[in-house]
Amino acid sequence: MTTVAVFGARGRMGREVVAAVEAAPDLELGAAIDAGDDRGPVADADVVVDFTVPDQVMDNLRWAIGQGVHCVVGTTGFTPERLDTVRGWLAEAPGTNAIIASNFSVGALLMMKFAAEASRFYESVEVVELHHPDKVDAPSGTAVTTARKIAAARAAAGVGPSPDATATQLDGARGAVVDGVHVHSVRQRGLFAHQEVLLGNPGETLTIREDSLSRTSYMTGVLAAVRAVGDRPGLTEGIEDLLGI
Ligand SMILES: NC(=O)C1=CN([C@@H]2O[C@H](COP(=O)(O)OP(=O)(O)OC[C@H]3O[C@@H](n4cnc5c(N)ncnc54)[C@H](OP(=O)(O)O)[C@@H]3O)[C@@H](O)[C@H]2O)C=CC1
Ligand SMILES: O=C(O)C1=N[C@H](C(=O)O)C[C@H](O)C1
Repeated sequence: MTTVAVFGARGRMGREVVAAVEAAPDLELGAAIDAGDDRGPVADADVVVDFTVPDQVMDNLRWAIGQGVHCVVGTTGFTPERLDTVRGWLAEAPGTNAIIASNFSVGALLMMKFAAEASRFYESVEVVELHHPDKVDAPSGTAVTTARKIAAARAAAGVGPSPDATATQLDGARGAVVDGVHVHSVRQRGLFAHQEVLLGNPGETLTIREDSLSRTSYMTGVLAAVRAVGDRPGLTEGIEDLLGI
């Protein structure tokens, strides 16, 4: 039996994770911690899952790794610098591991893979992410990861930047730019989590779209990471390998 703790347990994702852990026959819930709670009980868990906020997750991770608790992290905001910091903490705690993924849904992982692959064949590519208006970060972690994967695929294939003659603009009109890829964020009541990757060549376009319709879409991936994290030394970025994607 693996004992699992949850940081962010009263949040939208945390509640879903608590329910998924309680329903899994091989997992038991050790602690359900939210803002302001004593995180001490987490030290007795085998794995802690963090779905909190970008400005709190690093402190939770530093503490949990120091306690020798494996970490599965879905919270967004991980820059390359933050990932390096986590690698450093893990190096000082041999035998303690972490998996960090900006998205745990099968559809989103496939969308990112297909988008990166397709982007080698198109002059133009831009990312549009659409989320519920209660989301505190923009662009989404998934959109940032997608843009980075697209940029890496295009660089490896020798594809140049997307053409863009914009000479004057209102601030923000062309979105954020992540590794040279434009990323646009929509926040709208009624939506949950959606993303389109728009690709274009002379005379043709391709749109790759993924829709997460409920937070249950992430639970297969989260539980797979919980079960695997103890056997994956150091830091694992993304869960594609775990799901065979
Ligand atoms: N990787 C993935 O597949 C997915 C990632 N996410 C990401 O997960 C994160 C959480 O999203 P969501 O659940 O919607 O957000 P919520 O705001 O609903 O939940 C976050 C929870 O964390 C609590 N919290 C804040 N600080 C701490 C702390 N130091 N320790 C413990 N708990 C804390 C908050 O409490 P309070 O409100 O009182 O501050 C809140 O209850 C976001 O970064 C989101 O982008 C979301 C979906 C899927
Ligand atoms: O905040 C959310 O809801 C989501 N956050 C993640 C992100 O920023 O990519 C994953 C998904 O898009 C839902």
